Amino acid sequence: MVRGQPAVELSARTGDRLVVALHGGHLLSWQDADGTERLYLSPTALFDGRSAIRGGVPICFPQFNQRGPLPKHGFARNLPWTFAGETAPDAWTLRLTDSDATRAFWPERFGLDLTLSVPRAGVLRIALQVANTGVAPWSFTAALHTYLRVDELADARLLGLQGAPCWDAVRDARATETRDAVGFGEEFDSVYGAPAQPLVLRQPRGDLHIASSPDCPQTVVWNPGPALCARLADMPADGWRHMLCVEAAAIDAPIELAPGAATLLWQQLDARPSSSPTA
Ligand SMILES: O=P(O)(O)OC[C@H]1O[C@H](O)[C@H](O)[C@@H](O)[C@@H]1O
Repeated sequence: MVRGQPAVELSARTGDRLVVALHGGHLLSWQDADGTERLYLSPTALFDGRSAIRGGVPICFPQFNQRGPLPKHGFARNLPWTFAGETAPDAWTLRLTDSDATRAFWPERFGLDLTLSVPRAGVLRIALQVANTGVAPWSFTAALHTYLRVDELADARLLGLQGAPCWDAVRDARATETRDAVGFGEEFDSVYGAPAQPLVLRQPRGDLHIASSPDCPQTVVWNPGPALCARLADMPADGWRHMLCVEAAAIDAPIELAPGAATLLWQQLDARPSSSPTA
């Protein structure tokens, strides 16, 4: 249990440890072998079995944000998932299938398999298989809404977005990213065309390489900044300084699945120690 909610703790042979809540199939924590936490979880997140948990890796499905008639970011993050156990060495699967609760929002038959795996020490793969188990085609948008932990946002940079098309949601402006290293401070909410190369979150303590699947053609980068953070009841006032969401997303063009078809959305996080010994 974590804060009164059912959760499972997963220990990989590498020494990496994961904690995942059944509510939302929500990864809450990833600690590598030396105990470094890689994900941000708000200390004031709601654990009431209904609300989305602020932090970790919310699963946005079958709708991203308010781009459709469903509740914001869909319903998958608000419902209980089941734990299917260790489905391969150092890989564990959680499952959500359609039910009366999902059909109250959305009529479709579906199966979601979220597989969390640790292929190497300090590497986490988050893979969401989306399957159409019904008899009619349907389409969806989705995101793996990862909250990365940062020690101090002012010292963090996101590398690899230069040249990517971008929609800045705060200013409602479209542009091409010109910076080779993006820094943060005020509210930041942008949908990028995902570059072919992994992004790099650079901090004094080291780099985190962030790769995503071809079926996630967008990357959303979000930080509420101080003003919006102050209005978020489930985040402390300084929470924005310790997180950055880098989200593997399929949102600009909904993915259509034929009956019996499935697709795999994934994000891989690869922690590397600082290359600068003095940093
Ligand atoms: O507060 P939430 O519903 O979890 O959404 C948090 C954020 O998710 C995404 O990053 C969106 O791009 C943001 O516009 C949104 O504010």
